Amino acid sequence: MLEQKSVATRTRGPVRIVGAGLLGASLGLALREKGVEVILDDASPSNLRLAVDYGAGRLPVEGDAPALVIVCVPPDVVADAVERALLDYPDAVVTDVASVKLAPLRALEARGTDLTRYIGSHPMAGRERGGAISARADLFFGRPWVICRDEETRREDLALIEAVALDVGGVLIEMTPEEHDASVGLVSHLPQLVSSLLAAGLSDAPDAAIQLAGQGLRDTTRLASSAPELWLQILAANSGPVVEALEGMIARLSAVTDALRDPDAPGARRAVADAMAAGNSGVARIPGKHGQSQRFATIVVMVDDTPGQLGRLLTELGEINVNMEDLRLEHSPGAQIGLAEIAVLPEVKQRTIEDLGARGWRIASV
Ligand SMILES: NC(=O)c1ccc[n+]([C@@H]2O[C@H](COP(=O)([O-])OP(=O)(O)OC[C@H]3O[C@@H](n4cnc5c(N)ncnc54)[C@H](O)[C@@H]3O)[C@@H](O)[C@H]2O)c1
Ligand SMILES: O=C(O)C(=O)C[C@]1(C(=O)O)C=C[C@@H](O)C=C1
Repeated sequence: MLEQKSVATRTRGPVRIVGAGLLGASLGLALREKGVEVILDDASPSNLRLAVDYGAGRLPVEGDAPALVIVCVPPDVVADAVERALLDYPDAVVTDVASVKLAPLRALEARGTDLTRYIGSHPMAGRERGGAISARADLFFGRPWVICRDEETRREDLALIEAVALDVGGVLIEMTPEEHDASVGLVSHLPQLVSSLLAAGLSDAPDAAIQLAGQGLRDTTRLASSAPELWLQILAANSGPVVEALEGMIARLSAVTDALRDPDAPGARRAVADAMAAGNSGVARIPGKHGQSQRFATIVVMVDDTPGQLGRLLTELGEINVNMEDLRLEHSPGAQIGLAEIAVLPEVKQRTIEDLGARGWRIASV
């Protein structure tokens, strides 16, 4: 296992998590690892039992007195769950992790709820699959965690939420709900839509085209597997910023489409090159290595498509005393070679490449 520097747990429990799906169960797992007492709740008894079975926390009991309630339910029902938690636990601080921040806040304000103990937040960490079955304790590691405090927020209440975010490996960022929603419209909600719409064009594409799919298509369509039900709620609750982001996208698409209608027209090639170059500058601004975990280094090893080769690679990693943190396999139908993308701690990367090379393994890329 990865050796972790022992940092004292900051979170003061018990922590009650409402909504034991992907986010709730991931938080539960991460906090349990830190020794925090976690109480889970969910509208679905079956989802709740599943998250308990995975070790994300325990069932609620009469007399529970959480210090913090974290609401991890779909956006449409966030205001209800926050209001319930504020009423049920008058001594607890309440936060939520919804992907939109202004709509739940406005809904709560419209009800006249006293929001002194409520502080909205949003970890920028997730997956395209929901439910406790997809939960991961390391989901939040190295990811931004936005906190929307206001002038009424008490320092000690804020500290409770910051402690959780830091204990699970998050990076704290303060924003107003408006700044948050405008930002995620551009960096999260637009990418989701673009990925979905790109993949939608594959539904009735010829099989001959689909079987040629390479890594480029896989990289750009991962998000297209996301749950429509959840995203419908997110997009509708942030429609203003999303429409603005879509309009920018439509303008860029139109400029390239027009240029490619007649690529030899004066200025046409330049229009396409400018659009691609703008993409280069945009992607260079994304913090961390694009699409990769900031925690691990990756090495891509070529594996012959014969029985036992992958097993041999894993055994030999053990023999050279390298702990593999993650593994992704890529295999094209008909090809004689598979690619094993292994994640290792950055400090052992160079030694791993050298030792594997000495044992005859071919490294495809690093
Ligand atoms: N999926 C992501 O990548 C991601 C990332 C960051 C934040 N979020 C936000 O986290 C929240 C949860 O998303 P998720 O991906 O974990 O969804 P999920 O579908 O995996 O889990 C949601 C859980 O909430 C439960 N639930 C629904 N209504 C409830 C209610 N009224 N009371 C109690 N439980 C209820 C469901 O039974 C389910 O178990 C959403 O607000 C979402 O915007 C999601
Ligand atoms: O990586 C993914 O699969 C996500 O969906 C994560 C992602 C994102 O856009 O980064 C999606 C929505 C959440 O509100 C936060 C995080």
